[in-house]
Amino acid sequence: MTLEIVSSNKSFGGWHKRYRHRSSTLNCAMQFAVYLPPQAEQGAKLPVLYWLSGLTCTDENFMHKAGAHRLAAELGLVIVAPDTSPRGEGVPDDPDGAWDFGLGAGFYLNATQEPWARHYRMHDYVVQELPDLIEAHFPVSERRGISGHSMGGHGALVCALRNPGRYQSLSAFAPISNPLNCPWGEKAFSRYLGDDRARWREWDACALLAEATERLPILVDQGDRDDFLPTQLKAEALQAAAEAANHPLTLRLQPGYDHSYYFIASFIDDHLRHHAKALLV
Ligand SMILES: N[C@@H](CCC(=O)N[C@@H](CSC=O)C(=O)NCC(=O)O)C(=O)O
Repeated sequence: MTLEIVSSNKSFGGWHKRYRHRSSTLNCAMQFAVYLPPQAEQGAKLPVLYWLSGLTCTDENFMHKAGAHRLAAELGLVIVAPDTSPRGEGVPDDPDGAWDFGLGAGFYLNATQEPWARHYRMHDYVVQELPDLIEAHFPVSERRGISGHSMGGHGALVCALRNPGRYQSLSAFAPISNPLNCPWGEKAFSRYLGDDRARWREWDACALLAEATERLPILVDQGDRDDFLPTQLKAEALQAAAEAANHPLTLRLQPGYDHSYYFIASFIDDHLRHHAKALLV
């Protein structure tokens, strides 16, 4: 597993680096970003927070806009941000070029339908291949947290709920809470997974909560002026599913905030501290 460095910038005493590598899971070249806090140069094995971005994003959005480096440097947290889909020559895209499906919209699941199944396996990439790579090449421990925004917020919930024991902390910003029952989810799941809605439940956070065997506390922030809230995000479905399953969820409705990275930047410190509390023990 070789890594090719793409760029390197010093930030808050640590380093923001981007790498390219060949993914055997996704059958294409991928890029990811890593923030290495100053403690990474002092011989310590540090915990890792995996950040999953939303529709239309790459590895760059979070690193550029979330303002996470300052506190990650203070806490000694490594942050890894993968791309949001497979990319490159031969990777199929939405036939109409829509932004909510295909490139930039992998939904962090393993597609079963053609022509998507060969490349669109973002779940296995995020949960297994990428951590294997990170743990082989960087001074990190096996303590992992996961978070994300919108499509990526849902991705974080699903990765943790499907893989008990794999993560020690979990949070999300404005997740697409119940893709079984919203237009973005219905479009993506019908194409990636086929028409049998019973199979969709394996990739829906609300459905997975009902069967969860682990009680990892979840922190969720959601802006109440988020235009996507009533139709796509449906935070109330997540709240209801958590209550029904008696799962520990702190859902904070933040007055006046929208869906943008201004919202994420406003509350990222709370999320980093939530993860650090569980990871730095
Ligand atoms: N079509 C618009 C909107 C796309 C958008 O809002 N993307 C969000 C994630 S939405 C759910 O997954 C996002 O994070 N955008 C990137 C950013 O840096 O804000 C568009 O193309 O902009």
